[in-house]
Amino acid sequence: MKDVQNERDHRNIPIDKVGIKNLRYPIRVKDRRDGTQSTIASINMYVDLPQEYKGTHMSRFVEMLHLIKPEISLKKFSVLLETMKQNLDAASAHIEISFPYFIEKQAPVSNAPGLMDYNCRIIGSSNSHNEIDLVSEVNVPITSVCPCSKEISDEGAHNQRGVVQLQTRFKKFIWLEDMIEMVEACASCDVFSVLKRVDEKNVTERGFANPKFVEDVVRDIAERLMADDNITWFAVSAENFESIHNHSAYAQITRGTLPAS
Ligand SMILES: Nc1nc2c(ncn2[C@@H]2O[C@H](COP(=O)(O)OP(=O)(O)OP(=O)(O)O)[C@@H](O)[C@H]2O)c(=O)[nH]1
Repeated sequence: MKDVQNERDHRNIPIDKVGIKNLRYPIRVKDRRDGTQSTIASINMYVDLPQEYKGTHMSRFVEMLHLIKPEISLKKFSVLLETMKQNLDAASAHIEISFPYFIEKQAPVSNAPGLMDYNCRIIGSSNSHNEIDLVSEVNVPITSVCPCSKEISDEGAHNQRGVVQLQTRFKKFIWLEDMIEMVEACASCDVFSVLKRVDEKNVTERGFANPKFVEDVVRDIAERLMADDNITWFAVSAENFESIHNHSAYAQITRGTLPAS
């Protein structure tokens, strides 16, 4: 059978990233409480392609994924990246695995349990020097109460749901749960899936007692991360879906050392 992918390309243009995108796949992720949890990921896998080749071998990406029967641990990630480079004759490899991660969270007063879902992502790359770069990302919904509105209004203050995206590079493994809890501690109040009336009173008053701009949220998170020796790099953003505007308020801070490319 003719192998078109292996034919020579004459345009002399290497490709930076080629591969598969948005492959839905069941995975198991390390879970701080239960050991592992099953979820469904959307996976992107890319390699570079030298200028002389017409195409990459798309089927091999899925074959490799199937072989490691993915339990998404940092160790497996490194193995997969190296395997991608070997099997596809590539100098660099890149994987992004996005998935909803579920954490059981109890309501603050009634202790009613519920499952919160957090969109998470692990991004991994291996460059031509076989250096592995891993980034862990959590997207955490929060409540924010506006400090300005509280100060100037005779009654109430506008408040809204926002989302904090935190990406970290680190020296030793960090739990997604630890990143999520740290972000939640820096919000006006955190968000729950189950709230009874006693809880609703609690989160309303807690948020009102703890007003924050998006700037306050990203600064409070940055302060904690900058004091943490384990974190070598981070990017944190906060987006508030303003209840008094039809647009968002947004702030972002990036700090730390990027790995050499
Ligand atoms: N490179 C490339 N492949 C594509 C594209 N569209 C579809 N294909 C894939 O072509 C694949 C088959 O090619 P290969 O992966 O090289 O399959 P193969 O040659 O039988 O397998 P190997 O012997 O392992 O190389 C299928 O998985 C299709 O998904 C495209 O735009 N570019």
